[in-house]
Amino acid sequence: MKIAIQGIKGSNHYKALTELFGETDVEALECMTFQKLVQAIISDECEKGVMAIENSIAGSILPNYRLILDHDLQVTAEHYLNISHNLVALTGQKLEDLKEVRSHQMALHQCSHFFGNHSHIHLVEDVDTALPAQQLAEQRLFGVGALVPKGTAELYNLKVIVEDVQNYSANETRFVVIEKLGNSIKEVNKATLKFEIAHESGSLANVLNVMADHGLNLTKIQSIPIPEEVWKYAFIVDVAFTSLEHFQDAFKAISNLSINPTCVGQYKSGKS
Ligand SMILES: O=C(O)C(=O)C[C@]1(C(=O)O)C=C[C@@H](O)C=C1
Repeated sequence: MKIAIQGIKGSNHYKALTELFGETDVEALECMTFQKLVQAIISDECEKGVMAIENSIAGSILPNYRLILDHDLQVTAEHYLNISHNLVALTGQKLEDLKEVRSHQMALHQCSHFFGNHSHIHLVEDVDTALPAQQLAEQRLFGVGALVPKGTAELYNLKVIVEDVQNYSANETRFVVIEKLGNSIKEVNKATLKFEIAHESGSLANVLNVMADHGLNLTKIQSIPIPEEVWKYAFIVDVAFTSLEHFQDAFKAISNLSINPTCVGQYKSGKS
């Protein structure tokens, strides 16, 4: 089975893919942008894609929410991955030798404290964490570093200069599996909903009260601009539940209180 990811082998997306689906039965379709990842699903090149959606340090990747919503994709699974950013370079290079570090934008955000303390290093955004590592190894780029997950230094024959340079050692990224169709698994205990509400006092509180009344546990609420309507927002909520029936009843009740209610996916929680 071919599954679309953003980035190449050795990236965090690749790790998330193998933790979700194993290493033997799947082949990664390596996409250089999140748009291309989504396009691979839309065009049926792949049935599924694995996409980062939020990080515990850097927050939500709002453009990825936009891509999911704009293409009516469904979230069918989620996976939380421990993220460790390790500063690597060619063997023999020291921290003082580095003039530039190339990495994924989200990875650089997660290491802002370290680079704040080493401000002589010029930060350059790249496709993912692994591609710059591969390139600096192949092109023998002295003075250039990359931030890679554990194990990727060995893959590209690079040396780890500083381990775990993320702002907080506990660092997780939540990945979602996205597809055209929703899944039909029985172990559903979490869902992602999107809705809009009238610009009236209490309208969001009313929706949240319905969730509480039906025993849903709100694990995330995210507002996202409605691009066609200036300064209006849609809300995306993740809810965990123990009874699918309670969730379905709650969704009906929420639908009566909101505008354009959509279930973006029902899946099994990635947290046990
Ligand atoms: O560059 C990678 O390794 C990725 O998989 C991308 C990505 C992201 O999109 O957030 C994934 C996890 C980390 O949070 C940093 C970067």
